[in-house]
This record gives sequence, C-alpha cells and structure tokens, in this order.
Amino acid sequence: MSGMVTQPVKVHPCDAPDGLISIEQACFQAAAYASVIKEHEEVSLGDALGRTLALPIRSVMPLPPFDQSAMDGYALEAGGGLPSGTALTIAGRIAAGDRGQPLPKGSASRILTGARLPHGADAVVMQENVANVGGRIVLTRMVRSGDNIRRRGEDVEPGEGLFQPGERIDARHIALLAAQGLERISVRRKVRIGILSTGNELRLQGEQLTEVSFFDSNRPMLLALAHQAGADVLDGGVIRDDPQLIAEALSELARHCDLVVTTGGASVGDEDHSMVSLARANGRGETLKIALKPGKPAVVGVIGRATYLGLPGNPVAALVSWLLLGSAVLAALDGRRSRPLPGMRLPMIHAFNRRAGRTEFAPARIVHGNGNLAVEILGRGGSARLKPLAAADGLVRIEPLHAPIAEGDEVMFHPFRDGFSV
Ligand SMILES: Nc1nc2c(c(=O)[nH]1)N[C@H]1C(S)=C(S)[C@@H](COP(=O)(O)OP(=O)(O)OC[C@H]3O[C@@H](n4cnc5c(N)ncnc54)[C@H](O)[C@@H]3O)O[C@H]1N2
Ligand code: MOO
Repeated sequence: MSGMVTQPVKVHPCDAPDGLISIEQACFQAAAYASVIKEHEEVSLGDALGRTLALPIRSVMPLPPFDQSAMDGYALEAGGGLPSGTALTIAGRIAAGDRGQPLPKGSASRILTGARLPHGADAVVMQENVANVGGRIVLTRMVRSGDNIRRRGEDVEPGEGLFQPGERIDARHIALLAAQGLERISVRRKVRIGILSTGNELRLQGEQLTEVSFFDSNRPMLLALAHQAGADVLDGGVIRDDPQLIAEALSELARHCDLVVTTGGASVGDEDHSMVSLARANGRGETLKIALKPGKPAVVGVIGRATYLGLPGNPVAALVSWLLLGSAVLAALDGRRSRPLPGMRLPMIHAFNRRAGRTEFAPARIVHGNGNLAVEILGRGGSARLKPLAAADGLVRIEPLHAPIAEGDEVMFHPFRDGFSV
C-alpha cells in the first residue's frame, strides 16, 4: 500500500497480467486524488486516541525528570567499584515520592524503585545481592557506579523532537505525552467519509424484500470500517442503478465529505454505473483493473474537493479493496504514511489450487498443526460469501506467482483485530 508515495510505482510484469495494474500502483493512483486535510483542532489527551497529529511536538521536560532507582535495594556510593564482601551501615529509607536525606559517607540507604537517588549516592544494589547482618548490609557481588540507576533525561532530553505531524496517536503516544505533562494537542480534523450502496437488488434492513432483492450488507460493513478507522461517517443509503440518481447522491455527499465511497457498479456490466455517475456529478476519475482477487475493478477519482472510491459490489471484494485502496486514500487525506497491513508468514495446513497471476486475499483462520500455528482458508473463492469472512481470524495474502499452493507452503497472514483497517 502506498498512500504517501510521491512517484509512480514500477510495475513488475509478473504483477500485472493481462494489462492489470499492481496493488501498489492502484493505491498510488487512488491516493493521488486526495489532498491533506488542512483544518486542525485542539483535543485533550483523553480524546486524542486514533487522531492524527497536526503540529510537531517537542519535549518540555527531561524523562526521567531526576536520577532515580531502577530497583528495590540500597543506594550507595560505589566510586571506583565496591567489591563483594563490603559492609555498609544502613542509613534511612527512601520510597518513590519521598524527598529522602543526603547519604552519609560509608553508608547505604534503603531505596525503592522509582525513588529519587539521594545526594551522595551513585549506584543502587538490588536487595537480592546483599546479606543483611545486624543493621548493616554486606555486598554479595561487585557494585559499580551507575548500577541500577535511571539517569535524568536518559529517555527524553528537554527540547528533543518527539513527534512529527502525521503521527497517529495510540496508547503509546498518549503515555509519552502524559509523562510530559501535556494536556492538549493539535490534531487534524477527522476525515469525513460518506458511504452509499448502489443496486436495484438492494434493500435497507426493515424494508420489504421481493423475490429478486436482498439486504444491503456492504454499506453497514463499510460504515463500521470507517468508524474503526476513526472517521466521521455519513450514511448515503442505498441508491437504485440510475446514473442520475447516483450522481445526485454523490454530489450531495461530496459537499460534506472528504471521501465518498460507493460499492457496486465498478465493473463492466450494463448496470455498472460508477464511472458514468462520477462524470454526471461533475467529477473526474478512472477505472482501475487491479491484479487483485477479489477486488479487480475499482473506480477512483474526485468530485469537487472529495476523493471518490467506487469499490466492487461483492462483499469480500469491497472489504479487500477498502483495506488496500481505502487505507491509501485515508492516509493521504490524513497526511500520514500509509503502512502495510500487519502480518506474519504462516504455513498452510492444506493445499490450495489456484491460477497464477493476481495477488489473492482469502478469509482464513489460524489452526494448530503439529503444535505449530498454521492457516486454513475458509469458503474457498467465495467473494460474495459473508459467513467465512465472519468466521475468519484474518486474511491470507497469496503472491501472484504462488500457484498451486502445497500443504506447508508459507503465505502472509494478516490478522483481523480491533482497529484492523487503516
Ligand atoms: N464481464 C465481467 N463481469 C464481471 C467482472 C469482469 O471483469 N468482467 N468482474 C467481476 C468481479 S471480479 C466483481 S468483484 C464484480 C464487481 O462488480 P460491480 O462492482 O460492478 O458490482 P455489482 O455487479 O453491482 O455487484 C456484484 C455483486 O455484489 C452484490 N452486491 C453489490 N452491492 C452489494 C451490497 N451493498 N450488499 C450486498 N451485496 C452487494 C451484487 O448483488 C452482485 O451479486 O463484477 C464481476 N463481474
Ligand atoms: O473483485 Mo471480484 O472477484 O475480484 O470479487
């Protein structure tokens, strides 16, 4: 994936059979229609999760803020080193949060983890490495200056650059910002995503089905994925296969959104209206044919200031296309680096026959084969099937030339998890 790529990606011939473009090229082309959201706002640290930093952040204080003990034990002056067998009298006790007293010469102070090192001490010996003998400690191993001390500023120096704009805030960033005492940060406005489904066959939940209709599942899925991605979401409903109606709905959503997503009508059938509707909405764009299975057809473009993504109608295709193209566009809108989906290589528990040519994604679950982890593909080839997708632990990604797949062959496995999306 490549949201922030600045040059076209070279397409390897193997990645692009029959004039299909590679996934990287498709992501680049989709992201090229998006420009970074300029507006930003201040939020409290408590509301910063999932937001994208708008301004750089420098440290305002050193971390740790003072020299402190890394262990429960005894603070002492080791100087050039104290050999095993050295005996020291115990003077005082300093717990975390105590001010403590300066260390008298030739003595050791009881100290607990996180407590400020007393004046005069330059090392801490762990309590496991001393013997207590009548109010004194006897070292049971050599202690050197600096042992078990966290130095002021060893983690963060004052004035050091911490984060650049485009950093997406998660719990780790919140921890560091909180340790700096920062209460509010500047983040970009949330991306606004409008989503609609197209298709005469589709009905909203609660509507009456006929013998030729069924319920729309893509729009609810994509609304959930957009929420998971931290966006503000607008529901554009279900629109009939009428380019004029679709164009009007697109224009309306584009007025309020940074990204408009449709599913259905991305392909070449008589009722595939994405491209025509885009033009009628005074947008511009292009149809992509991607070396991707499922998710070959997609339309990418722009309507006014909104980026447009026309995803294929088959539900698994819509999901895979969203995870690839959607994440590239969202990263570009958010001014973030688009990162690859997290994944790990795992062996297949079974053989899998397929045609070489396209990168293939398939729902899969993790199984324990001979005590090791392996993956099993679910619902073979069903890009319209929802149950295997819902039962899966993630998606396997099979490289274009990997065919057929033998039992034990390694494939990339991308786990589903909370926030799995973009
Ligand atoms: N002659 C060709 N036919 C098709 C091609 C092709 O290259 N040549 N590509 C196939 C592939 S691959 C896919 S994927 C689909 C993509 O088609 P569209 O994006 O035009 O989608 P539709 O035809 O409108 O729908 C496909 C399928 O998905 C169902 N669908 C659509 N929207 C929803 C929804 N919101 N919720 C649930 N299900 C939905 C729809 O009823 C169809 O069954 O085209 C192939 N054909
Ligand atoms: O996108 Mo289609 O088969 O590739 O489902």
